[in-house]
Amino acid sequence: MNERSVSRRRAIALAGVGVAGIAGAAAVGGALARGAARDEGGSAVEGAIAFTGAHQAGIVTPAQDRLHFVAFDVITKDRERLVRMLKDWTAAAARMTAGRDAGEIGAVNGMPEAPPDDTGEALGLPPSGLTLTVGFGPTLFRDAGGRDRFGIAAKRPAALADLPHFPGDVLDAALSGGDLCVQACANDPQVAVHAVRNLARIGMGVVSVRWSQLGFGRTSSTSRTQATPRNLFGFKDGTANLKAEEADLIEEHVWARPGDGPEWMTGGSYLVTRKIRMIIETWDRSPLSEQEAIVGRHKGTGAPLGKADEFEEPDVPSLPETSHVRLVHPDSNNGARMLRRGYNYVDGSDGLGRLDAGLFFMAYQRDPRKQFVPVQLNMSRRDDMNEYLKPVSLGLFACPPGVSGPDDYWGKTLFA
Ligand SMILES: C=CC1=C(C)c2cc3[nH]c(cc4nc(cc5[nH]c(cc1n2)c(C)c5CCC(=O)O)C(CCC(=O)O)=C4C)c(C)c3C=C
Ligand SMILES: [Fe+2]
Repeated sequence: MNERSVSRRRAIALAGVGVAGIAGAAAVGGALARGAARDEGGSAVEGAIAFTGAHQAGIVTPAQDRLHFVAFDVITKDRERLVRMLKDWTAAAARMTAGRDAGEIGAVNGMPEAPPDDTGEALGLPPSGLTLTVGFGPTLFRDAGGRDRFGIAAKRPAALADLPHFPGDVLDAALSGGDLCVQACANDPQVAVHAVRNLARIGMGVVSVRWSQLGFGRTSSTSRTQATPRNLFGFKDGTANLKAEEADLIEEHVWARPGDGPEWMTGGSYLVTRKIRMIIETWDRSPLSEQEAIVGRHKGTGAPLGKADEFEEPDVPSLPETSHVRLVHPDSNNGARMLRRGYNYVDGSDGLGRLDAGLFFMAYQRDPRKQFVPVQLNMSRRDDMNEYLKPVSLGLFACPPGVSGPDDYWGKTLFA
């Protein structure tokens, strides 16, 4: 394939010597292996994560520092337009994750009379580890009236069943659900925002933004190479998470397998999103010993209560009965595990002088009915942490397998 990728930095340099249009490189990085996006000469693009692979990037990829998550409603009734947009999104995503402009011409190389096919705010910025991960919500398959919107209702996975009501939830419907989602993660927030903005621009007339969320300071490590970050309660978060290096556990708990459901989801994963406001000011007035009893771990080291090392196994029966770690631990949930990939968020203050802040929880799994749902029910019913939490949004998306090469596109296994 013609892989004439030109980085945003190099595109500017080339434009300066009159090579306009060379950024119109091939769309998708062909036979590239995950972790090696390549430029026109075949060299790895520094800071780029390969877009193609058996699974989508942005799931077991070591969690980047920043998030821009967006959920869309599909506003067209025309299946062909939707598929065309998914193809255009795929090409743009392949380019942007390699550090190129969203469109073939670019932000500054086109005709002055025409709107550019890239918005320009990432010009000069490196790829910054950008990953773009797409997912399909239950309402893409059937609308609220039960209508098969795009001829795919029969392909809806049983695992994409509507989530039950969780005790204590007072969700904002306008901030929940969605027909499609895109998770943009990068180590530079401008790169993540640029990617989402350009996908929304490309989708104009086909999709409209339903809700979106910015996040910072990942709240989970997804690789042993990463230090465990802290959430806004000040605790290490992600210690016992599934890690990319645990290949057998990832296979068992994250990727949909043949026979799990419809064939188009094999190699994909189900994403649950949950925006949880944290009542920071009340938490900050509670004693350290109480905070540690609520979490079930020591605040300084992150070690389970009664242990010294962060990565020691907790003695689950000895933890307080209503502590978070005891209730969400696999031993209390029939072995259920998931890959957590959440982010802290601060949406300013709430007009009453309190921080509007919390955790944008995201978890990837093979089947939410056996993983997220029982764990969340256990947490909702009994967890002492709930006193300091207010869940405001919930989403469920089927994230298809990865894009294999230039003839493939996001959702081809579903729509072809
Ligand atoms: C339904 C799933 C979960 C939600 C929602 C959730 C919210 C949530 N969690 C914290 C803080 C911590 N969680 C920790 C561990 C942990 N949490 C979940 C699940 C949910 N958390 C699991 C499965 C685990 C791992 C349990 C284990 O195997 O030991 C920890 C401890 C450190 C760690 O292992 O990550 C903290 C701290 C907050 C603040 C929160 C909502 C805002
Ligand atoms: Fe947790």
